[in-house]
Amino acid sequence: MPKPLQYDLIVIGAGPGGLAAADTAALLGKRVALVERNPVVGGAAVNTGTIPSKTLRETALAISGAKARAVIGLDVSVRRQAKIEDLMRHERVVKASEAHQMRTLLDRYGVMLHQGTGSFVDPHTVRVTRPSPPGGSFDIRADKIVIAIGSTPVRPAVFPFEHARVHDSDELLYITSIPRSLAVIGGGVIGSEYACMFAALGVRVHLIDGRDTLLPFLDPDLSAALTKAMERQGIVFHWKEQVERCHAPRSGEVELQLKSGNELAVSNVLVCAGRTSYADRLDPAAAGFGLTPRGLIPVDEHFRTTVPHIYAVGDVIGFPALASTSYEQGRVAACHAFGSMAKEALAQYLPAGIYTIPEVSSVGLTEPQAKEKNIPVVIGRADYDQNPRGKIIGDKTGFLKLIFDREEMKLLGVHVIGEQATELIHVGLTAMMTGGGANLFLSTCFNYPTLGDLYKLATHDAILKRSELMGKAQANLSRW
Ligand SMILES: Cc1cc2nc3c(=O)[nH]c(=O)nc-3n(C[C@H](O)[C@H](O)[C@H](O)COP(=O)(O)OP(=O)(O)OC[C@H]3O[C@@H](n4cnc5c(N)ncnc54)[C@H](O)[C@@H]3O)c2cc1C
Ligand SMILES: NC(=O)c1ccc[n+]([C@@H]2O[C@H](COP(=O)([O-])OP(=O)(O)OC[C@H]3O[C@@H](n4cnc5c(N)ncnc54)[C@H](O)[C@@H]3O)[C@@H](O)[C@H]2O)c1
Repeated sequence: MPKPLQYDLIVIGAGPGGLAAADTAALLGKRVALVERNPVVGGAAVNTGTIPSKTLRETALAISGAKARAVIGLDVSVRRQAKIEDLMRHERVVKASEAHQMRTLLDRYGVMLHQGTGSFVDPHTVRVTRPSPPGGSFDIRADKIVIAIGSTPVRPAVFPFEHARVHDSDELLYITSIPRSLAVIGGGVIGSEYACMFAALGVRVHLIDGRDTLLPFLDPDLSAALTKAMERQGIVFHWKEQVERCHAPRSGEVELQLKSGNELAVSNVLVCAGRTSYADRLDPAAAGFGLTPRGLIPVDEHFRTTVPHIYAVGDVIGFPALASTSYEQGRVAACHAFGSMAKEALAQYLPAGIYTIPEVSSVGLTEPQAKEKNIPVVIGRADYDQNPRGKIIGDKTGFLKLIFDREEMKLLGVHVIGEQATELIHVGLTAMMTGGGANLFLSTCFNYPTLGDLYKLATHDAILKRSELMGKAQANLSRW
């Protein structure tokens, strides 16, 4: 084998975590190699997960005519005539454009992309096995290494994934017709998002989950409102259920036998039962670090593994396993590896954005979490239909819920359900990042009419509730 090429940094995996680490190190003037087994960069975020699912959601909303129905009360949906190509066209365009843009940036930053599967030879050497043809392998070496190999869908043994109408979330992107009916297994984030998207297309959707609550990490008001909204869309929930048998004949309906004894017959099955990482395939023992029992890579607050020059970021280290946080982790790891203070830590508050219909977003403490911590709080709530912009867009169910600490009126949590929730959250997130609260919202002039103005309305609500809770005089005297 020829002498290995030497770099300052090798990154394995070109998803959000790996791209951010590579770009950041290159901006710091380092020689960077990025190893990616796929012919395109972007990882699950661009090619199979985040961007495809969000693009499909937007297309489904357009096809369903949901916005027009809310505003003019007329059904202008084209869903009955919609074909699979109509659903997929925009998704193909958006993801190709994103992958191209990321690839162009790598070239601009001078990152050397090696296509192939990376694995450790020793703590400083990575073997790149090229896809065949032409096949073969070569070694590269670096002072520092970042692992960002991501995750893939869990495939419970009960489901025959070789069947053309039994899918995981990767295969879903290659369906050849819009399902007549769909059983979604797993009501986590992926399952809930896809259940909403297909329901919007007019597909009869069953959502089956082993738990008894939708997205139990959300503030209960949001989880309950989302459950109701999904039921209104026609989604049928099957809680505390599991699929015991899945019979998928070549033609005809797929039959599911549930733990309760209930049976379901549907045209398609989508399994969204979590994700897993294959870090063992990197040969971690050759690098000198171990894995958790779940196959994840343990890291410290700088995203360093137990081998100090090797870092790991993104899904391969587990929670929160988001594109948003993976990007940030990649930046922090690269800065730490090369002693840059540009980004020393992950932000204190990490938002969650869930692209169900309606959208949900959340940051900071939920009401039960504040109670658990014995923090006296006051809640401010403003409904979209109390706000002129909310009325204009016809969102009758959305709301913003703010959680303030009762004494100082500092903002502790923000929870939104409704159109643009994942954008609206950023006002509250920024307030929390700067330690702001009620005063900030009272003194800010928001555009009119906007959903942003809901922050002021919810703050007024909190102030009124606080007066009721504390007694008017005391509330006016205390400072916030
Ligand atoms: C359907 C779906 C929807 C999602 N929606 C959202 C969302 O709305 N918002 C959000 O923030 N997150 C979302 N996520 C999560 C997000 O996609 C992931 O958290 C994110 O992509 C993880 O980034 P990563 O860099 O860790 O890994 P990945 O994006 O998985 O990238 C890993 C890369 O490493 C490559 N690779 C693996 N092994 C090797 C190897 N040995 N050698 C070389 N290359 C290798 C892979 O080919 C891949 O390109 C969603 C995920 C899914 C599946
Ligand atoms: N908008 C977003 O931020 C977003 C969107 C999609 C995915 N993601 C990320 O992708 C990852 C994976 O998402 P996911 O939804 O696949 O996993 P998840 O772990 O969030 O949810 C899996 C769900 O499936 C259920 N389940 C598991 N096995 C089951 C079975 N055999 N029968 C019935 N129910 C079963 C679980 O109870 C759980 O509710 C998450 O880490 C998430 O953060 C994020």
